[in-house]
Amino acid sequence: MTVQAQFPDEQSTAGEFLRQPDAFRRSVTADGSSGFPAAAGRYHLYVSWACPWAHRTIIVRKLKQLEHVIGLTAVDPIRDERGWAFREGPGHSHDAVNGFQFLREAYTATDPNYAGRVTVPVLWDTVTKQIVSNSDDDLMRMLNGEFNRWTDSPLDLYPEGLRKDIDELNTFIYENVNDGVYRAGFATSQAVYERAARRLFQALDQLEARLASRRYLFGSMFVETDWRLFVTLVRFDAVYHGHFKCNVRRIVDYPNLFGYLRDLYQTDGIAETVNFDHIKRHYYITHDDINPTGIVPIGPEQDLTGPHGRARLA
Ligand SMILES: N[C@@H](CCC(=O)N[C@@H](CS)C(=O)NCC(=O)O)C(=O)O
Repeated sequence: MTVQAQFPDEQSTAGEFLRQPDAFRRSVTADGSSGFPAAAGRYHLYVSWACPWAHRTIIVRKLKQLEHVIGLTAVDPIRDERGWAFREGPGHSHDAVNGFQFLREAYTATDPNYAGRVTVPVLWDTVTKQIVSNSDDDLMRMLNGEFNRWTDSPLDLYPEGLRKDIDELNTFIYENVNDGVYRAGFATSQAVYERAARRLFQALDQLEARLASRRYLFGSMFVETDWRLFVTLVRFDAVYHGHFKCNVRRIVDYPNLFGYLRDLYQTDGIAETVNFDHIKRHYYITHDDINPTGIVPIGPEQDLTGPHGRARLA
């Protein structure tokens, strides 16, 4: 029996999901040496509130107080075979910058031969009229470090002394958790699914232990790694547990991870970046190979605003 994969071009013969590399990886720099100088009002983010990778860039833009410097437009969470689309609706809108109907138009404007999957997030340059980058990893760093002239925020999510350790933990979390839920959810064989799901929960168990004695992953202050983990944790019980069959445990069953999730969620400005309506409708309706009926579950009941008890950890 052949099982149809959600993204057939990114499926190994063994049934593993192998994510495509990012297509555009140019950089905005404070000194302009890259050809894309940092500036206020020049760059625009195209995002989906549903997407964890896009969510990371939304969070850095928020934490670094760059909302007046870098514009943002969100796509419709429901994606059909034409890809991400700009339409009016709750939490999403038409594209006031370029008048694109589909995000694909930004990709073909940048590379007329673009043949890969069209993904969010995208940073668009309104001067040269092309995509600078669609790599959320790179975009997090750019927003953190290159626009400091336009913000009063002293926050540094990638501090010099921790970079090596941050890179290392980012890789562990990406492979086992961020992409781990997708590897479980998009697997098309029992063995591949089981391997991915087991790895995921082993990693969550390790992170649970790490967070027993530290408020954040690296101690008393959060860094980019915390927000990279957050975007998966906040979606976990609502979509990955059911839709992606990551159901050994829920995040609410982990005392430290759940307190940590609440703590991050209650950080100034963050709750308004979490849109459960978009998150749930996107996954359950768009991945029609996994959920052919498109029915969106009504649960879970989840209170992220309750006490987190984490301030006692230095
Ligand atoms: N660029 C991201 C991946 C971004 C990504 O895969 N976004 C998804 C949404 S969560 C997407 O846009 N998918 C479009 C599609 O599958 O057609 C990375 O660094 O891994």
